[in-house]
Parts: sequence; structure tokens; C-alpha cells
Amino acid sequence: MTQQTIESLYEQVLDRKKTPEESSYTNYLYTKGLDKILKKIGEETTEVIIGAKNTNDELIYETADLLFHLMVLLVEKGVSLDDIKNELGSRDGQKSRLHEREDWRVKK
Ligand SMILES: N=c1c2ncn([C@@H]3O[C@H](COP(=O)(O)OP(=O)(O)OP(=O)(O)O)[C@@H](O)[C@H]3O)c2ncn1[C@@H]1O[C@H](COP(=O)(O)O)[C@@H](O)[C@H]1O
Repeated sequence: MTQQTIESLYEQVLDRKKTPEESSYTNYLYTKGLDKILKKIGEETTEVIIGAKNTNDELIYETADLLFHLMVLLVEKGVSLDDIKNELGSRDGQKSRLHEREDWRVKK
């Protein structure tokens, strides 16, 4: 089975921004603009929630849709994957301090 990495998906979506292709759905989203992309993120997020309540196959399918639209949003906003990785990296090790929070039981 062919696999796609998040990195290569981001690169392809970024490439569409630099070099638009007429039949590209990604370019259709860029042309429609930020509000359209945000609307799609909202729809796809809802579909992930519904998918999770149904089957794992549906959850996988909808998660892939959401990840694609998130990549489009990041490119549209000029945010790199490294920005996200750095943010995630800065949180590494914070989990062990969760018990220090007075409200941790509520947040669980
Ligand atoms: N991973 C994806 C991907 N996932 C989902 N989609 C598209 O996202 C849309 C989601 O379906 P919806 O029914 O929600 O939306 P729609 O009714 O088609 O369109 P809207 O009018 O609602 O926007 C479908 O048109 C899918 O084809 C994707 N389109 C492109 N990619 C990848 O993005 C890269 C660039 O592809 P192009 O956009 O084709 O150049 C390639 O690697 C592609 O594989």
C-alpha cells in the first residue's frame, strides 16, 4: 500500500500555492480564500467526530480529509510544519507536571 507522509503532503500543498494547477482542488480552496478553508476545517472536524462514533474505517477516512485541509490552512497562513513540530517539542515533558495543577481532575 502506498503511504503519504504529512511532510510530503505539506510539500505538495505548498507547491500548489507556488505553482497553481487548474484542475487542483487545493488551488480551488486557495482561490476561494481563508473563510472557505476554515469552513472546510469545521466540516471535516465534525465528520471526524461522527466517524469516531461509527467505524474506524470512517474515522481514518475523515481524519485524512481533516489533515489535508489543515495542511492547506497552514500553507495559506504561512505556518510551516517546523512551527508545529517546535510547538509540540516545547510541550515535551509537560505531561508529568499535570498532577501539579489543582484543576487536573476537571480537565481529564
Ligand atoms: N489529500 C488530499 C485530499 N483529501 C481530500 N481532498 C479533497 O477534499 C474534498 C473533500 O470532499 P468534500 O465532499 O468535503 O468537498 P467537495 O464537495 O468536493 O468540495 P467543496 O465544494 O465542499 O469544497 C474532495 O474534493 C477531495 O478530493 C484532497 N485533495 C487533495 N489531496 C492531496 O493534495 C495534494 C494536491 O492535490 P490536488 O489538489 O489535486 O492538486 C495531493 O497530494 C492530493 O493527494
